[in-house]
Amino acid sequence: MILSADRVGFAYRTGRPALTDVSLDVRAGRNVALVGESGAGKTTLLRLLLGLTRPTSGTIRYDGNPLARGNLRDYRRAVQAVFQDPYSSLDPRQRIGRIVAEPLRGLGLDTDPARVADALDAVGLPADTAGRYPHEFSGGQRQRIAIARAIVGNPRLLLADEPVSALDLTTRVRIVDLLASLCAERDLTILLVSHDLGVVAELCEHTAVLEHGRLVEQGDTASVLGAPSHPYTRKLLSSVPRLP
Ligand SMILES: Nc1ncnc2c1ncn2[C@@H]1O[C@H](COP(=O)(O)OP(=O)(O)OP(=O)(O)O)[C@@H](O)[C@H]1O
Repeated sequence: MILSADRVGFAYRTGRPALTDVSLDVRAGRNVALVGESGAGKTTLLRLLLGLTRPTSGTIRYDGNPLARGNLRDYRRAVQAVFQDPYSSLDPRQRIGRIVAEPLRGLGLDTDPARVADALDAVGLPADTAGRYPHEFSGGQRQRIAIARAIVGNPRLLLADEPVSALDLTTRVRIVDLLASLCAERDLTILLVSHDLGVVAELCEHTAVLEHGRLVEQGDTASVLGAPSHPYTRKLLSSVPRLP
């Protein structure tokens, strides 16, 4: 088990609780999808799993141990994130080489340019990318840069919040293929938040369904999407636009 949420609850200062009694395990080699309507609490759960926010109740565990000052360093190295918008997630004033090396600097690791070059190569970008600036790249290329930054320290787990939803269809397919090959080649596991059930089916073995901050269903993706047992999951599936 890499990361787990055990009966986690979270409430913002106002409104009803954003998460109630959420238990979810992420095991090595078994990608997990988190699906649910807008406002269901997906981003909130991701922020808790990233350690950006602390749960109001329950426990987040890394390698079986509750997150605590003593083990945060291993955890920070092992768990990286990619977000939806590749335009706002890269600092426009910094060269790509510096952007990609950022997690290494943050962790006090060696920022050897060879490691940056290796990460850029792994996401299919040429080595000269390092000397250029974000505005010189398309949305899909920027998302590759964001992924290079996430994998440069060889993490075990990638938390990806709608990583392809800002991209056009062809680019989307390419980035999904890239994520799938990184999982296969680098012992990487993904926890994916996505509205796109096609992407979920492509990348994730396990699917968890959130409704109003509660997990209403989880299990093998094929079972959850193929024969959903909860009415909310059926509703989610029926709202997917079908191709003619
Ligand atoms: N900073 C905040 N302060 C107060 N309430 C918040 C805050 N952020 C989110 N919420 C509320 O918490 C609930 C869960 O929001 P969250 O963003 O986690 O949902 P989501 O499933 O990620 O939605 P989306 O798919 O639209 O991103 C919503 O009711 C939202 O209004």
